[in-house]
Amino acid sequence: MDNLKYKRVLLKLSGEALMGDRSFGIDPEIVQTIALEIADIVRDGVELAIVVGGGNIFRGINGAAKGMDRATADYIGMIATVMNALTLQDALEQLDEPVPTRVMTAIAMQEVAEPYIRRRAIRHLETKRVVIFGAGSGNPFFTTDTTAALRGAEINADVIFKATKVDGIYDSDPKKNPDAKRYQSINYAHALSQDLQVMDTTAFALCKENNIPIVVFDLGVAGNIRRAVMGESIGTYVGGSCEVN
Ligand SMILES: Nc1ncnc2c1ncn2[C@@H]1O[C@H](COP(=O)(O)OP(=O)(O)OP(=O)(O)O)[C@@H](O)[C@H]1O
Ligand SMILES: O=c1ccn([C@@H]2O[C@H](COP(=O)(O)O)[C@@H](O)[C@H]2O)c(=O)[nH]1
Repeated sequence: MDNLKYKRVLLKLSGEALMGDRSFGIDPEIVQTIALEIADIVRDGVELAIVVGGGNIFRGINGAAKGMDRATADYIGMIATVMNALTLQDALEQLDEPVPTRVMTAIAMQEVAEPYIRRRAIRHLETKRVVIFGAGSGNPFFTTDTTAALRGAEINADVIFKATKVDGIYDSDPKKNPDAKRYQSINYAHALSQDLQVMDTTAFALCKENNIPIVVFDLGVAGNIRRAVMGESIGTYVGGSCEVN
C-alpha cells in the first residue's frame, strides 16, 4: 500500500499489556485483538518484526529484590518472553486468514523455535513472515526495550513502535504523577538528559546512535498499530532533530 509511512517495522509489545485487567499472565482476548491488528498491517505489505516483553510473567529485577541471583532471575525473565512469543505466534496462525510467522530465540531452544540468525530473520521479513524475537537479547542485565533497539538496528527497521499501556511519553511517570504532561514529540537527547523511564537509557542511546525513530503509543486503543504505521500523530514521536513539544 502506498500510504504506509513505514515499510519495515520493529514492534515492541509490552508483556504487561498482554494481561489486560488481570494481575498476571495472558488474556487470550487481548492477544487475539492484537493478532487481528497485526494481520491487518501485514496484509498491506508491512514487514513486521516483534519483540515481546515478559513483565506479565516475570521480571528479573523483582526476583533479585527478593534475594535471587540477578542473572538467574533475568534468564527466567527471558524464558517468560518466549512464552509470550509462542502465544502470539499461535494467535497469528489461528486466525481465519493465518499470518505466517517465525519465532526466533536468542537462547537456543531448538525444539521450540529457530535460533536467532540475523540474515535469516531478514529473509523471513522479505518473504512477509512476521518474525517474533523471543528471549530478549539472550543476555542478563538487559531489557526487551534494549532488545527492540538492537534488533531494530540489525534488521534496518524504519521505526520502532513501543506499544504499551501508556499513551505516550510524559515529562514524568504518569502513573506516579497525575500532573505529568505528555509530549507529542521529543528528541533522543532530551529523553536521555531527563532520564525518562518509559524506555531504558541503553535503548534510547542505541536508537540515537543508529538514528531510528521511536513511536510510543497505547496498545489498548483499537486501531493504533495501523494509525502508527500510516504515520498518524498518536502517542509520542522520538527522533534526532525533533522539537520538544
Ligand atoms: N516519563 C514517562 N512517560 C511515560 N511512561 C513512563 C514514564 N516514566 C515511566 N513510565 C512508565 O513506563 C511504563 C511503560 O513501559 P512498559 O510497561 O511497556 O514496560 P516494559 O518493561 O517495556 O514492558 P513489560 O511490561 O513487558 O515489562 C509505564 O508503566 C509507565 O508508567
Ligand atoms: O535482553 C534481555 C531481555 C530481558 N531480560 C529479562 O527478561 C525480563 C522481561 O523483560 P522486560 O523487558 O522486563 O519485559 C526482564 O525483566 C529481564 O529480567 C534480560 O535479562 N535480557
